[in-house]
Amino acid sequence: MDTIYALATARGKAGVAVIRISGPLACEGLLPLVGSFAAPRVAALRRLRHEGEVVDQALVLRFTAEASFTGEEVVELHLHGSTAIVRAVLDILAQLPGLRLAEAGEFTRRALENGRMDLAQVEGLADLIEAETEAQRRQAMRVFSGALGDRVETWRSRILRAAALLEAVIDFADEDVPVDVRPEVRSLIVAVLEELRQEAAGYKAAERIRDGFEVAILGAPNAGKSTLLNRLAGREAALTSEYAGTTRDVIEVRMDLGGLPVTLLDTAGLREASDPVEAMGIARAVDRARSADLRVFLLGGDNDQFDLPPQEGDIVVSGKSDLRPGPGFSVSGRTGEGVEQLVGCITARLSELSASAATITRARHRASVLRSIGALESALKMVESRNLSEELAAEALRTAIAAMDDLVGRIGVEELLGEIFSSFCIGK
Ligand SMILES: Nc1nc2c(ncn2[C@@H]2O[C@H](COP(=O)(O)OP(=O)(O)OP(=O)(O)O)[C@@H](O)[C@H]2O)c(=O)[nH]1
Ligand SMILES: [K+]
Ligand SMILES: [Mg+2]
Repeated sequence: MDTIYALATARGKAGVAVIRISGPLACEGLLPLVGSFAAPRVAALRRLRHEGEVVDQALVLRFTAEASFTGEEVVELHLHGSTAIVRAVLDILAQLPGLRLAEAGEFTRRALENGRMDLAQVEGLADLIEAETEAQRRQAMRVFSGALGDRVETWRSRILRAAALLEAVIDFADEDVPVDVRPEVRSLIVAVLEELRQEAAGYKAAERIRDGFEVAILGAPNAGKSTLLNRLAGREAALTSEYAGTTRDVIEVRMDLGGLPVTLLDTAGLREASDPVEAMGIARAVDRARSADLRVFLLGGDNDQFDLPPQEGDIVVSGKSDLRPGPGFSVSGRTGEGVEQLVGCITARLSELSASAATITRARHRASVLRSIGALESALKMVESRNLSEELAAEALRTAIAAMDDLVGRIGVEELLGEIFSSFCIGK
């Protein structure tokens, strides 16, 4: 096993830069540079020397294989964060025998291979590094902490118990089995099925927290949609003018609304357009509005009659409140009046949608859950049928267990690893 090293912190000038070294030669290989190590997990100030010269004065930490991120011997060099020092130390490490630069995600890969975390946790860690908003951080932290692995473990053990009950019947086929196992097998399957169905149902919300919610601003031409978008975004993202039909393409602005990741969509004003290009823009607006998670209808444009009715949960608000107080809730993109309230409405609505979020966060997780549900449903049918074949029912349960195992990467994960780790940066 190679000993690998990489810069763990971001590139560029910083107060401190951390280089991490992991593998069998992490300590021994670094002795010429470091001089000596303190006890494990005790930070020690050391002059890093190379060819008689002091390269930097660094804080040096070592971890034993039993208590490190990778499950291997690990050394961390906390350097002064200058580009020149980092480059010099990386160059020296490259010359040390048995050391090489890590590939993207290689530290985490070793952590996985050494059983320091399961596959779902690795995915949680990837999301944690990518997290931009509070909701994303919380969700990723939950998966990274092993919440999904824990749930899988309880589902797995209940299915396993059901399978074991059926197998006991098979093993004692010639004898009189004193109790009917069906009621217990049935209730175990039903309970797991219910939780898995909840997970499948909450996947969409969890996915939205990961990738962002789409909120479309809609209304007649000149309602002030683009002006409102610019106000929400805090910059001139869209062109505005007094000419009806200014916006044509859908304009997307990604932002953090109350901790939730949101992509705001500004759209073409809805009307019967004679201009073919404007009509194309309107068709796009309608398409995107339909698939958005939430629609904000801005009233008070040239003609508020358009055939895209608000759905339940959508927000309807009057615009240009500085000119005329609208009926009910109103905002002004120009002065900012009511905008804070509108943001409050949007985040309240999205929070409602987020509340049902599942523990699973990826299409891969969902596929495993659906496979497991399918297998459990057929097992349940067999258990409820008059002439139960214990063998076939137990077989279906084993399929359900295999799907659970896939979820946390117990088996058959090789092909997945490349894909997941490629999203990591070098040094993770
Ligand atoms: N007084 C006032 N004028 C506004 C407000 N919002 C927009 N306007 C003006 O109304 C006109 C249309 O604004 P836009 O933001 O371009 O409206 P839009 O709904 O995006 O229009 P289209 O893209 O053509 O559908 C511009 O002249 C804006 O300056 C507002 O809150 N108050
Ligand atoms: K306009
Ligand atoms: Mg516009």
